Amino acid sequence: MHRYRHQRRCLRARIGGATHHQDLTMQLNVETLSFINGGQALVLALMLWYGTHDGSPHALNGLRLRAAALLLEAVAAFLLAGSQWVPPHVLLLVGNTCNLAGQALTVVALRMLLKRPLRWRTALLLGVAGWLGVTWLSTAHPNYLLRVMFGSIIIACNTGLNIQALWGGCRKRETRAQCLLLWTYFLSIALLIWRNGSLLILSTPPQGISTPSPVNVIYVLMLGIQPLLASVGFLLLYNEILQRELYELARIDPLTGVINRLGLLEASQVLLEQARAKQESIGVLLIDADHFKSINDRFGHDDGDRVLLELVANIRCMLRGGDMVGRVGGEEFLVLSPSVKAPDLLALAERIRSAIERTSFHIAGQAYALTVSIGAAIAEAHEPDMMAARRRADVALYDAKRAGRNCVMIAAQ
Ligand SMILES: Nc1nc2c(ncn2[C@@H]2O[C@H](COP(=O)(O)OP(=O)(O)OP(=O)(O)O)[C@@H](O)[C@H]2O)c(=O)[nH]1
Repeated sequence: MHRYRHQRRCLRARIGGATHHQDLTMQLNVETLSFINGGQALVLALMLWYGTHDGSPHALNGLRLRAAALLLEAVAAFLLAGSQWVPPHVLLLVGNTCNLAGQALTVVALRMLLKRPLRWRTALLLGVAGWLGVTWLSTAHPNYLLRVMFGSIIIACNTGLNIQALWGGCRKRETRAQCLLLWTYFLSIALLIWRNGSLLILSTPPQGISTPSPVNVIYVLMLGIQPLLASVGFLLLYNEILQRELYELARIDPLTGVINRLGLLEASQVLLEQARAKQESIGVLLIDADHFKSINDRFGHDDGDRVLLELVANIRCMLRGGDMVGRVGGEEFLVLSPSVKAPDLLALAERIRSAIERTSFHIAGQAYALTVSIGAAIAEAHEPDMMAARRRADVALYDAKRAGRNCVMIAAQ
């Protein structure tokens, strides 16, 4: 019992002591940690490459580039792990080439995912400058401390490029993934400052990354955590991009690029809430192309599609800033115009009708005149939704068609 208490006292003393901290880090060696880091980077690269196959090209290519960067980082880490067997100049030159190329690829990959300017020339320039500087400081003018400082400046510049790309999105609180990545890169900068500061302060700093020293061990340990965090950030970002694309796909009409029924339904709810707050009404226009079937029959469906595109462009030109247009059917479009009363709505409808009447639609090299019929209605702020106003506009449109087409009819309230 007495021996047991004595052992516990000794253990507590060792844990509390500064020497224990050193012992612990010395037990972990740089080679073993690098081997683990290399394996982890390899697994992450395979996961990013094979685990993702949907989405737009910019999202997929961005992830593939990041996977390639991880592969390069894995090569560098495995070289360091085998430093006993690898000649020092191979370790330095090949290892640094892989690390610098990996960083440059990551800069481009992140910007590709975020749809920001790629800055690939800057990344390439930093990579070349970094490689030349590190090579010079290890062969012509060997100086480990200067080499670490120079390498850190290059890493900080690449990290700065990543932070700059992420900053806007994170400030607007657009995405959690961007915030996670931003914090990962801040951590990376903090690690660089700590490493350089420690090397400057130490009376006998290590003379190489493989030298057994607590600074090296902690640095390599933290170096392994960063790709993990960054890869989780990249995957979350990819997921957010996919979700956004699916959201838009469900609400945007693929032919004309305007919102579809679902988009209109959601937009109309928002507009109605705003209208209630201001006690204003919303104008509803139902626009239908006249005799559109004859265009398809004469020129074919593809030319008919082109006419629909031109028709939408013409309607859009006539709208004010807050107005919205969506496609509700084949050649039928709905315009929502907030804060208008019946006379203004009629004037808007008439402007759209006459603009389309005056437009020459170009089909198969020929100019073709197209007209539209428009049904107008006013949705009052007290109405529970836009459905009743939409029905009134539908009846008015039917009246316009019956009145001979190419005219505007407004529904009675
Ligand atoms: N090219 C093309 N045509 C479409 C599309 N959607 C619907 N249409 C066509 O639009 C035409 C609508 O025909 P109808 O409903 O008879 O209407 P209309 O010929 O315009 O006659 P009125 O509305 O009575 O003036 C049909 O020929 C549909 O095939 C589309 O996305 N592209």
